[in-house]
Amino acid sequence: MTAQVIDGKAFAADVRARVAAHVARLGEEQGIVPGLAVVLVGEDPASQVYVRNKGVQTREAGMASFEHKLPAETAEADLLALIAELNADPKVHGILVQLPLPAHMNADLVINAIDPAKDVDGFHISNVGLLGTGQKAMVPCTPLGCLMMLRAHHGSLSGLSAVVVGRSNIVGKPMAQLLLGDSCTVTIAHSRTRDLAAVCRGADILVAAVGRPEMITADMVKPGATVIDVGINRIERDGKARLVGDVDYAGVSAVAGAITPVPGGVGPMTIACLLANTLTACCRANGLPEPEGLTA
Ligand SMILES: Nc1nc2c(c(=O)[nH]1)N[C@@H](CN(C=O)c1ccc(C(=O)N[C@@H](CCC(=O)O)C(=O)O)cc1)CN2
Repeated sequence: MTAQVIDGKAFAADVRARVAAHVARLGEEQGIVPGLAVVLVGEDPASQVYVRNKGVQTREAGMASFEHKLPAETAEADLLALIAELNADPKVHGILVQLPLPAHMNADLVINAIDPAKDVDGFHISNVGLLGTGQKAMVPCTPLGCLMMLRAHHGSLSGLSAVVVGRSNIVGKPMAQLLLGDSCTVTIAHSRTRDLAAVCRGADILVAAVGRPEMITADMVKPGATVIDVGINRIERDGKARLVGDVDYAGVSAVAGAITPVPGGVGPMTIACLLANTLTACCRANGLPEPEGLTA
């Protein structure tokens, strides 16, 4: 068997086009322009690229982009003051603080200073609680992107067995909540899970979000399963820099029914879903119907 490739790049382009169409209608019919503020602290090279792409894609979707770049040595109090300003700014419907933050900052404190209604990352403790209790929340972008691709591939996820490998607050835990919300039978596995291979082999849907290059191998995958690779690992192979996921793509493709590649799978969906979340936050703030098919 050769797995069907789930093309995240194409999927993300479709999400962005749907967001842009809705944004255009909002402007014409209501005179409203959704606005996204992105805050970058420091000069982490990968973060700089992600933030630049967020700005470009926000503008391409017809939304207003507000970029705030602060030096690495910024005091936490100054970052909190900026967040308070953005919370109070009616032109800003979404706020995102790019992670990771410099080591002297308390990321939980910073994230929880964002108005939960503008928390387009879905990391604020209120949104975590709302998602965990099945209420209307802002949903973290990467898991939302995975869910959209899974729904498109399977139709209904109800009754399927899902294993999420990784227990991070940003991906693993919200991914599990979303799959549970779609009536999957969900297991969260991690580095201490006993006989991880056997646990993974029980999965109709296997989501790898561990941050270990090519850790999920063919022997860990049920024939025909759908494999979603969230990993983005920069490695060196044969003297060349390469980007690989948490899944051994070549080996697993021979066993799985469908698989997301790295690059070009989950990654592009992260920014597409950020745009979708900004639109959703804007609609909610203005008491307007939410965009269909762009939320959990
Ligand atoms: N506040 C946040 N910080 C971070 C998040 C997040 O969702 N919110 N996620 C990641 C970084 N990230 C967005 O911020 C992100 C990561 C990867 C991609 C992407 O498109 N990846 C490409 C490969 C790009 C490359 O060559 O590096 C792919 O997989 O095809 C987009 C966004 C951490 N921080």
